[in-house]
Amino acid sequence: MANDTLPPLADIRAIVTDIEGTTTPIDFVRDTLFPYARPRLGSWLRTHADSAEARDIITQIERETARSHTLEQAIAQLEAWSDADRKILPLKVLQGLIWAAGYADGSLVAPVYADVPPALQNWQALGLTLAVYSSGSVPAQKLLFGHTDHGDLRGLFSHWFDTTSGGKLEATSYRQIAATLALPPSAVLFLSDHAGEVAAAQGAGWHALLLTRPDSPPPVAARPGQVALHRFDQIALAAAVA
Ligand SMILES: CSCCC(=O)C(=O)COP(=O)(O)O
Ligand SMILES: [Mg+2]
Repeated sequence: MANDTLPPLADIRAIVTDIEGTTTPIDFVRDTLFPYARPRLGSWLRTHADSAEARDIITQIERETARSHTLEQAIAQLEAWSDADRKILPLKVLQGLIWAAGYADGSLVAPVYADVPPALQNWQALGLTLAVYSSGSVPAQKLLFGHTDHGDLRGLFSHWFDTTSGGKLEATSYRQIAATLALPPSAVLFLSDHAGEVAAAQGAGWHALLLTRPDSPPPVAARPGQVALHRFDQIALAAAVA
């Protein structure tokens, strides 16, 4: 246990974690995952143009932009969203489909901070429900946690949420996730590197902590009423959960 542990949190029955900047360095997402997908967005969509996945992606683009798109217009839109690092569903779905090949052939391996696996294992042993809530699509989340530098960590999580549950800056998303977990909001703890996401979770009645990883650029400032920490082993729970 770290000697800079936070005051214990009581009655927590589920812990929901963000990925980028929280379990996994921002650098990996920005400098490895996104550049891997970016030059393949067009070729994937052209090659799979007749597939249900491609049609769904174009439908989602049209829903987001409220106008119809040719295949090439859809590709240009996805490339623009990628360049702007937009956390937008059709882009996230396509990135996940592209990363699958990179994880399968070993060119992608996801780093997870060393404090994360032991903390998750400890919380799972205590009987807590563990879940992921990320802007990355659920298939992309499972690929990432299935191919980490600590092995396959998917078995630690029982629930996976992406922006089909709503945006991460909206309190309603957290209310919906708590309902899916069949827990009162006050029994759920959210971990994120984004102060706006922490505020949204708090707005839904969740506990929430701000991860300020020392290697995350730029440094994140906690808002009033937010508690910041550097590592998962600083989190203490008041009582074991049955
Ligand atoms: C899980 S796939 C890689 C991460 C990603 O695409 C992303 O947008 C991460 O956003 P987060 O909500 O985890 O900060
Ligand atoms: Mg994040």
